[in-house]
Amino acid sequence: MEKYIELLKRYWVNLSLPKSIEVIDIIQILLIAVFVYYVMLWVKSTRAYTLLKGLMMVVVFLILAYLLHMDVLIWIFTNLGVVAITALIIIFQPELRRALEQLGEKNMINSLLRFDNTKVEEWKISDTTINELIRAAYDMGEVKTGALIVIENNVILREYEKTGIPLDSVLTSQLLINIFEHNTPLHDGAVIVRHNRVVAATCYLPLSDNLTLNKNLGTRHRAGVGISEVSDALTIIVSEETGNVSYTLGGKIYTGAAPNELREQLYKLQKKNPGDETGRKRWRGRVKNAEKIHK
Ligand SMILES: Nc1ncnc2c1ncn2[C@@H]1O[C@H](COP(=O)(O)OP(=O)(O)OP(=O)(O)O)[C@@H](O)[C@H]1O
Repeated sequence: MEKYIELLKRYWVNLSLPKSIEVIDIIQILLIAVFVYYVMLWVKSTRAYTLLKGLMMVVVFLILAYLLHMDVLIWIFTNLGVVAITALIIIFQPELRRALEQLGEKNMINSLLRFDNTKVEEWKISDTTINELIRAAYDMGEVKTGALIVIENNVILREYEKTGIPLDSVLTSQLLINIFEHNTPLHDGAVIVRHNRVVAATCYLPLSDNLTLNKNLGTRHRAGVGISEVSDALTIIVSEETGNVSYTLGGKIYTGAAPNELREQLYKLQKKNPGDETGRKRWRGRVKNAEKIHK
């Protein structure tokens, strides 16, 4: 133990402020801070977030291995480093390309100087959108119209959106019902919802290869599970065969969901806290209100 304390002390002594700080140093610090901020935003809005949590575990394990002098393990990890970095670049190639494209598109000054929280509010889906989604899903269920509706959360689904036809329309139940109407040009595939808008229809989603899924579930349900395995989106599925409404989240499928159960999940997407007293009262009020609308 004393050895580690001695090591820390030596490290601490070596840490000292530079004798003089030039303007260029401050500029460099600011640039690094902006860079780290954007990398963190990127990580949060892509699949990299889940991977980062796994990487943290590996780093903790490596520190332990270093402290306990597990030399063979350290040697293996050091030699695998270059391969691992190459693998990461290949896995995240679409996200990295998109990040660089965004860098070119972005008005950096505007986004840096945005001090109000309007963006955060815009980001959430509204109560009206939730009511419209519930109404559309259960109305389509009644007449057995198949539907697949992906509601984006933190992970941006741009690469899946690109596989479909762009719409960018305000979400209403009538629009969704119209999109999924049989034998219409937009009815095939999935709809992607961002904020309160339907951004694209006929999108192609990755199919899940989870072998434990019920064999009676076809590709619509598998696509719903698939997108929930690679993102934090909530996906509503209406079965054309049974009229049942299901949803997928975090790689799991919840079949035959009741309207209130689905509504509860959608409220969670809004990131409002229903745990506190006022929140709970408001939530109950909203459920009653929504039940009236659905009737
Ligand atoms: N990868 C995919 N991405 C998006 N939509 C898909 C995908 N695969 C299938 N679909 C949609 O699912 C429809 C086929 O559904 P299928 O009958 O195979 O599934 P299911 O899970 O049995 O659903 P249902 O109970 O509605 O019949 C396709 O017409 C298409 O609209």
